[in-house]
Amino acid sequence: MSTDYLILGARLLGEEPADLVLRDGVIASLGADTAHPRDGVELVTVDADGLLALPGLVDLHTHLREPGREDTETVLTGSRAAAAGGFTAVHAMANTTPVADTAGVVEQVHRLGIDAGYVDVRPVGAVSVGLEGTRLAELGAMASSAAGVRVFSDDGHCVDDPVLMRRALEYVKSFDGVIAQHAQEPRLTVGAQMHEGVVSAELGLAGWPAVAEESIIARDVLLAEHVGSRLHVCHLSTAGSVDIVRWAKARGIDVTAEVTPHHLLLTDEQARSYDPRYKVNPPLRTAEDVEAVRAGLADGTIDVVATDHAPHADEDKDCEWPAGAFGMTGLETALPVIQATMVETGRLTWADVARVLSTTPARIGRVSGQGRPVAVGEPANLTLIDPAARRRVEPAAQVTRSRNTPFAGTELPGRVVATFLRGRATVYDGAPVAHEEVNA
Ligand SMILES: NC(=O)N[C@@H](CC(=O)O)C(=O)O
Repeated sequence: MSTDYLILGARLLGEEPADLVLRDGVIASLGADTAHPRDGVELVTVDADGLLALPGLVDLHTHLREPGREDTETVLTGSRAAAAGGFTAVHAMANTTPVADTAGVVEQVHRLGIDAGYVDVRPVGAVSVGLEGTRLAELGAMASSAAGVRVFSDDGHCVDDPVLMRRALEYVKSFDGVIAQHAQEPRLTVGAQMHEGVVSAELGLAGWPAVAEESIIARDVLLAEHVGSRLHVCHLSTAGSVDIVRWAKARGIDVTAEVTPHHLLLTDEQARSYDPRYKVNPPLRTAEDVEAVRAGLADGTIDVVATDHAPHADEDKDCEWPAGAFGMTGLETALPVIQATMVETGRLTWADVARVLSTTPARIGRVSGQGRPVAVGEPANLTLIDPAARRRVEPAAQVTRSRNTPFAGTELPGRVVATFLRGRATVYDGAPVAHEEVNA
């Protein structure tokens, strides 16, 4: 039996509270209650008093680990964690085993996403075969496959060869694709463990200098200008990177950039704990960098927030810092961290949050039916959040299969109460809906 939802009194962006009816996958009405039961259709009423309705969030940068590391996350567990965080679409990064560098692998991930049913899973295709940075992967075949790939990235590795980067930028133009670069000059970061600065010197850990990121971004915006293509900068993390992207945009270069929630909140001071939960690529930077990325997100230089959700096994985090894996989970804490760092500081409105976490990432990834306003006739992809709630992050209570959140024990604002994908609840009463119901 199918279900219609009548959502009573939700706050909409910049408008008075209203009632919403979700029916046949779309927002059927908005305003006063106009729902009437239909034969053979269950009508569920949701009391949304005090809740805010946001368009379903879209993540440009998620590691789902399937195929290859299903012990840390699968397409099913990761997309369920995404729904719990308010997402209705995620881009699954290509650094799986095997690498997503063929039409076969991206089609497999796409199919697993449909079978999971919690969010639209958009596979990212690798730029180079095996992420090795030497030969272009079959970008055209991935673009024209059933997965319809539009975002290509060697994330985890930098496309450091300028000739390969140029070719990739040129090639994806024919199908409106984008190259999402992990900006890390490899020779400047050999053995790097954390941000290069005062703290790394004091701790005796090899440093990852800001210039290793900035020099690649500077080169790439010039390459993108030269070939007239679209470039996206993954997880930008330094003040200098913000300046370069600002300069490139002023020059008219077609570049977009993302920042992660952790780079908006945490600094390299966290490494003093020697706890590898704070070990991430790019590394946590200085307080000045945090201020610069917040300012860059507020003034539109940085276009989107992306989670870089990077689940890892306990044994790769419960160890000495140098042996620890790079990466942190983020799907379930992204919205709370943005509320804390950007909304409660007065730097972004909720309408801005909808832009940086839904509308713009959907546009960059060319994800149809996502990132649309909460309006009549639009696909019913939305999330209801309680901004007044406050919760302490408990790794064991999270939906993701991995425990490597850097926010364990931290109190953060906001709570996702319900998420809807094309009018079907994927999260209800604050908990994911059972898999059998979601993909029934
Ligand atoms: N962001 C991370 O620290 N880790 C990523 C890949 C990467 O970008 O190194 C991962 O896949 O674990």
